[in-house]
Amino acid sequence: MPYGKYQNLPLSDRLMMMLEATQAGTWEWNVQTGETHFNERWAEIIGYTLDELQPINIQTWLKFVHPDDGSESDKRLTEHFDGKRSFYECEARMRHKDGRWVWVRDYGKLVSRTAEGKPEWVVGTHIDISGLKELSERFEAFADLLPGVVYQYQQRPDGSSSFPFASQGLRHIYGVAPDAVKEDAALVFEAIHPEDLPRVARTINQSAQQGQDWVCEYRVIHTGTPRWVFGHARPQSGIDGSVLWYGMIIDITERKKLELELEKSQANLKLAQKIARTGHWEANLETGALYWSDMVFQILGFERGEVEPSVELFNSLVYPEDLTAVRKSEQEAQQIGIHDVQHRMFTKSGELIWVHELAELQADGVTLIGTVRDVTTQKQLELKLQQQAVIDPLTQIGNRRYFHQALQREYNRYQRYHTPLCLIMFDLDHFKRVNDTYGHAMGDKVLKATAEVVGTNLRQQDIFSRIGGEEFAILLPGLDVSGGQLVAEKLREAIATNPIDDNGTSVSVSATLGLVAISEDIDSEEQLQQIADRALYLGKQKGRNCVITADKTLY
Ligand SMILES: Nc1nc2c(ncn2[C@@H]2O[C@H](COP(=O)(O)OP(=O)(O)OP(=O)(O)O)[C@@H](O)[C@H]2O)c(=O)[nH]1
Repeated sequence: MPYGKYQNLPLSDRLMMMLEATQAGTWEWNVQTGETHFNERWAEIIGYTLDELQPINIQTWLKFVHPDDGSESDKRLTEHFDGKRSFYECEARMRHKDGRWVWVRDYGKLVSRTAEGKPEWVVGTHIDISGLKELSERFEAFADLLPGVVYQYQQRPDGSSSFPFASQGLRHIYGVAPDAVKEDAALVFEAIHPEDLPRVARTINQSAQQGQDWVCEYRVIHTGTPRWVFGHARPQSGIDGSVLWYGMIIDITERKKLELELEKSQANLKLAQKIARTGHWEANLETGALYWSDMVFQILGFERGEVEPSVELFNSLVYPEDLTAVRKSEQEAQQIGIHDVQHRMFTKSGELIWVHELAELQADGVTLIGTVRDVTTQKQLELKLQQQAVIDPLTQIGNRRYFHQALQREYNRYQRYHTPLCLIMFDLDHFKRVNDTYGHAMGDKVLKATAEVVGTNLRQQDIFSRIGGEEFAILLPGLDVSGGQLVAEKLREAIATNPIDDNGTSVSVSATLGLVAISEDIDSEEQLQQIADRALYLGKQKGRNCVITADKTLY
């Protein structure tokens, strides 16, 4: 039809054409008389011609509509007649000629009333929405299979909100039926953990204001035990000021549990490291790059950021005497894969601490990854125990073990460098008598006093030990026989001329000393000690309180 001709048609014809174009069925109904008119399309939607449906009256509609939808339609019409709705709207199933149900969207409006004000003519349209319905049913079926809920959430300008659509998963997530929140979302918000509710509300508002996705993790409590859920929704602003989100919520309780467990074990690990004062570090032996964990900084007394970890910084903090041991361990690591060394380090404040480094060489052959532990307390204890193991508790000088270690060391030194060395063995004379006469306690005091007197007469490098009851040994490094004799005589005299006073009792003691100077004729440290012992024995035989210098007859 030429455009010009259409334009000349009367409006009623043009409206009819438009209606036809919308594929809408039309209906007109006189509520009072029951008189009803349908157009051809109305009949066609359910597979008939108008002729086939004759005689047409309101019963024709009631015959084809699904009983459930018929009563809903009645209800809505009445609400419209009562002025509660500005127009009538309903979705209804109608029985098709071939037996299936066809969905129609039914719109209508009251257009006249009787003189008494009763509803008279109502007119409206039917639109076939079976295709749409099928699509949305299919979507809902899929949505119900999803492990969570997919939904539309709407916030209206007056602050009220609802879930126009929610899949069946809503029951699982919130314990709420989708229909129960179609008009009012309250039940969903009541199921959210009270501690998390303010955060959920805040993030929803932010999403609405900024137009950005809402992403939130929170707890839901409808099952008694809280469950963690993750929500993600995209907002769309409506022209009326409302916001509509399309989103989904899934249950993440299991993942959250694992996350919390991981967090807890990481915190425990940190705590354990803190208690054990164990830091973690990584070093690249090739580039010198170094990483320190917070605890390493803490052990060394620095704040993170105060210094930049580097091999140079590390070297400057290692106690100089221990640098060789550290280097050696690093070299060993490159051969055997393990770096294991205990050494001293200076802290920021200059305090000297002991650390234990333990690390493993990585497959690249240059990266060491390991731990460093502050072992100062253990080390101090260890040193104390070691000291206790070589110190005589009564006199606080070295014991027999200490003497033997020193003897071996000094003998080795002589062998290497031929430095002079003298050994004095001495024994208090008639000490049994002191015990017998004044008691064992007094005997102890005499032993202590003797050690003191001798100690004050020795040089710093001399090594003095108590090797038996009242038997002592002195190593005199650097002294030849004449030097040794001078010391021995001085000691003999000091002991003999220093009586021990105790509560008015004065006890005089003397000692017999055997002296030997090392020479090439002596083959071992044991032999050196034997010769000194023999000289001492000889002194005892000769009447005590004397110094005997061993000659070759005693070798
Ligand atoms: N008070 C005390 N006495 C000790 C200690 N160790 C050993 N004695 C005593 O030292 C005495 C050593 O006696 P003897 O080996 O007979 O020698 P002595 O009496 O010193 O005689 P000579 O060595 O021959 O001059 C014994 O009475 C031991 O009980 C000790 O730690 N304290």
